[in-house]
Amino acid sequence: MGDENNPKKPHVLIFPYPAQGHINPILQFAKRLLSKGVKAALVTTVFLSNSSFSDPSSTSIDIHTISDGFDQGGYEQAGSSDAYLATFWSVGPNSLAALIKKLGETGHPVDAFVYDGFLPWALDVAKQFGIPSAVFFTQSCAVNSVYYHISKGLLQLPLPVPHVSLPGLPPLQVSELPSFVALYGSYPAWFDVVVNQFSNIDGADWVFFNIFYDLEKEVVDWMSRFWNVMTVGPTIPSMYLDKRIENDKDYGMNLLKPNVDACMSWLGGKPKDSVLYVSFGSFASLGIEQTTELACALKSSNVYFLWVVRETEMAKLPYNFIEETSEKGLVVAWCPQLEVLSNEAVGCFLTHCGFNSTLEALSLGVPMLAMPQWTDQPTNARHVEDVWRIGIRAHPNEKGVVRRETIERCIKELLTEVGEKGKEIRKNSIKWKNLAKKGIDEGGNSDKNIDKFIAKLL
Ligand SMILES: O=c1ccn([C@@H]2O[C@H](COP(=O)(O)OP(=O)(O)O[C@H]3O[C@H](CO)[C@@H](O)[C@H](O)[C@H]3O)[C@@H](O)[C@H]2O)c(=O)[nH]1
Repeated sequence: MGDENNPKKPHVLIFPYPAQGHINPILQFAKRLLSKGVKAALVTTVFLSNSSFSDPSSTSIDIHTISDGFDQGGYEQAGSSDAYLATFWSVGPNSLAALIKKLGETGHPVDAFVYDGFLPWALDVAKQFGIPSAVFFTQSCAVNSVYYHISKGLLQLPLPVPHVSLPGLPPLQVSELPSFVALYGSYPAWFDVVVNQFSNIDGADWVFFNIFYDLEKEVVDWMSRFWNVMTVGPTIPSMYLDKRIENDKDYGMNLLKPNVDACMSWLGGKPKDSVLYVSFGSFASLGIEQTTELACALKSSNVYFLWVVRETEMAKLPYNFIEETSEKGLVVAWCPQLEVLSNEAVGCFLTHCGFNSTLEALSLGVPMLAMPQWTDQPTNARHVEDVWRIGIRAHPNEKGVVRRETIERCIKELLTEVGEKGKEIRKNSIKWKNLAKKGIDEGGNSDKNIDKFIAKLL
């Protein structure tokens, strides 16, 4: 779909929730649209736009800003999730409306609006302007089905039974449900965010999921009975999948700066499938006891490991850990995760199962050792182990801590003494990698859905 057939490019305004795990997939979706001849523009907060785009010009995506009420310091300035969400929810709608109005008045009217499911008020704003809108979910269909059932009162909380069976999903034990549900009352502000995603969804013209159809087809089919559901993922830079968008290797925005040279030169020359990559994403925070158990497991397993420990978490490492393990391990504050996962030295990913990390590992064929922490991660981990069969879960004890022996056993199974189960997991990982590529490649289900969306705008 090129310019010559399409003199007036449709202008799509895209609005992710301002956090790494949301901006990455939605920005990547914007790049897909751009590659197909759409004028894609991103809305982010004043604070993030000043601090975080590695090179906005490299993406050719216009960046617009609105206020979340914390222009100087963003989330940190707010001090708590409750304070951040309350202020953003009260300041955001007017700020977004002012932006859409300004774009219209300056000759850049918005033809379609794509908003993050976390921000349902954005749909109400777009509707005031009569703009066709799509909601974009950055978490799995399964997890969102759970939240949908709660929003409709079809799942009572606290749960009266030890497991739930929902259409298109495997039976889920309480501990395999999203933490906001399993530990009802644990984070009320976030619980409201995830459940309220469905408050006005019937008004959305399209419902986008960052998956490919084969990944969750039963639940996609079930949800398609209510809404115009379109799978549009995995939204991972094209160079790691279909390679149809030139130089598309980076998400283009980092809240934290990756230590690229240190990671890549350390990985260089390590034997194939010899390195355990360890990361818990941008948000999760391990307790000191859990950090110690993990550190001891890494040390006694005697494997090569690359561990991302964010600056704010560093003090939890055991005394002298970095020095004592320097022959086998590298600890960095942030890494170029896609480059790391696609390096052939990496044989396993010890992950919190954030949905982006899960999709990235799946799309790059890297088996996962799942250590979910909270939110959607327990449900993702269940799928990794039992539905897609591309990893194993390291289960916590009754105190909620995964002991070093458990982690060591999983590392053996997946990396150092790969047995029958480990081999099966490797085989499945390659199968899913191929299916992910097929989904977004030319003519794949996600690719066709993106084309259908664009065709509606022309
Ligand atoms: O050193 C690192 C570590 C991570 N990443 C990237 O950061 C993103 C992390 O996303 P994700 O794995 O989803 O984790 P979170 O940042 O924790 O994401 C939040 O948002 C996700 C989407 O809603 C949820 O699935 C998670 O549970 C929630 O914690 C991924 O794209 C990674 O490639 C890096 O680039 N470098």
